[in-house]
Amino acid sequence: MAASDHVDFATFMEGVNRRNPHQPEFVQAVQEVAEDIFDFIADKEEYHSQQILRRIAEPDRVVSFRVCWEDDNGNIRVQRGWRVQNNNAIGPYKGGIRFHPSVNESVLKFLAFEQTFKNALTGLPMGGGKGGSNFNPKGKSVREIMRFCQSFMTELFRHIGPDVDVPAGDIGVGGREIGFMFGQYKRITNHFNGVLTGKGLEYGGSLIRTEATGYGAVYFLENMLKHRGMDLHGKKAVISGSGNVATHAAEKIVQLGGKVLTLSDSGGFIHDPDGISQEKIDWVKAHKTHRRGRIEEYVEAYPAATFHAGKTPWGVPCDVALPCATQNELLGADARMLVENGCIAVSEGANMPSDLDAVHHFKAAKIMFAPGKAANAGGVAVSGLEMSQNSARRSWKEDELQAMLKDIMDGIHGRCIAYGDQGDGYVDYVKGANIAGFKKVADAMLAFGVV
Ligand SMILES: NC(=O)C1=CN([C@@H]2O[C@H](COP(=O)(O)OP(=O)(O)OC[C@H]3O[C@@H](n4cnc5c(N)ncnc54)[C@H](OP(=O)(O)O)[C@@H]3O)[C@@H](O)[C@H]2O)C=CC1
Ligand SMILES: O=C(O)CCC(=O)C(=O)O
Repeated sequence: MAASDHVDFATFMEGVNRRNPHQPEFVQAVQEVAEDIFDFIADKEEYHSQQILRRIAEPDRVVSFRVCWEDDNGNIRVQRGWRVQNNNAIGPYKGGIRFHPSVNESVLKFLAFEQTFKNALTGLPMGGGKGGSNFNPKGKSVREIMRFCQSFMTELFRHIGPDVDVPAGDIGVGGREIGFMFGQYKRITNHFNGVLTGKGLEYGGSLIRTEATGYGAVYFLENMLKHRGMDLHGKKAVISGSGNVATHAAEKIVQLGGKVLTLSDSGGFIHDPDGISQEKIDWVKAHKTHRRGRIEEYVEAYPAATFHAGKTPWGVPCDVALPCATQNELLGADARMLVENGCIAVSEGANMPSDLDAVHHFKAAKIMFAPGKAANAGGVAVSGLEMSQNSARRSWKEDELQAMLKDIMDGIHGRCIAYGDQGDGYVDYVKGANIAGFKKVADAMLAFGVV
């Protein structure tokens, strides 16, 4: 193909928009990657002629299915389930399952697309996928959750397998739900294998999988600071969310000498000027996981804190920020406020929590900004290690896994520097992550020819 036949960025995005109507999250995720990839491939003819980016931005398949279940009052309820298998060029599809009323095809396509680059960045052989349902687990009894998970797996089982597609948890799906789904998979197929990760330790789970995403996001933050000759000691951190990722990120910040000021949920955020200590984090974990409570109840347990209904925590002055709740929870105006208040680094524990305006602002301000596909890859990395342990029918020790997680996060940081170092002391981690992730997947696709 002659250089003049290259599709430019605007035409490419026009096509993405046209082919994916009413899918704003997916278009946003593709744009964020394409902004960097177009420069990188400008002089690389093969990537153009083989339409590599266009192919990565078109999922291998999207499976959509009906999920029927019976509530405790005998009513028949109908939900929609999906599995998006985005790309398996470097390994079996891999990515979590989300249960939340906001789930739709756009959200799952963006997550599966992001996962493709993230998994490549880990250095482990995993492709990208994501799944879920618009089922709302809030307020449901344990029996209702169990029946829903069983019904969901009754369809999903035919699309997954330890060498095909290996789902895990995400928002609304933790150890309990993975247990229900694994039990149903085993019952239907009669196979005991590593088809899901995030399993309980008694039946093939890996140590530190629960902690890995939050810990990994803080290791990445620590690496960025270290690269500039700093550390976390005494740094004030603002964190959103109060689920798996947020509480473990908070725990690691505290372990490394930082002070956590906020946590949140969809009802608002709490600000504790005394700092959220390990004891308080343990209270939050028990409150959210076992008591299924709301974050606003924190102020009853710890009265020095304040609750801010319906608000996000980005206006609280801090040194570092970790958005760990959900997509597009940090907008352009929030980014401006963070930078004006002296925030020097942002590490995304959630997937695409910053909107495009916020990302552009962080880049323009040249603060240290780690996109989710790099910063929160620790979770899927330990999932990859869980797959290895399952295949080898053995379990590694905690200190071995901790060392491997740290090593993988160091490796991702190094790959971001390799492609994101701007030569003037500024590292564009978004660019670094996008190019490093893209290159690995793209080169594998080139090897396969047109498939
Ligand atoms: N679990 C993992 O290993 C990984 C997770 N991630 C990402 O991290 C993020 C958090 O996941 P995780 O901690 O596992 O999920 P959890 O279900 O454990 O917690 C989610 C948290 O985010 C809050 N939240 C969810 N939706 C919204 C919303 N629309 N507005 C405001 N707050 C919201 C929840 O509040 P509420 O209780 O009110 O719903 C809760 O505090 C997601 O983006 C996920 O994709 C990324 C990599 C791996
Ligand atoms: O552990 C996994 O496979 C899934 C993790 C995940 O969904 C994510 O990284 O967003």
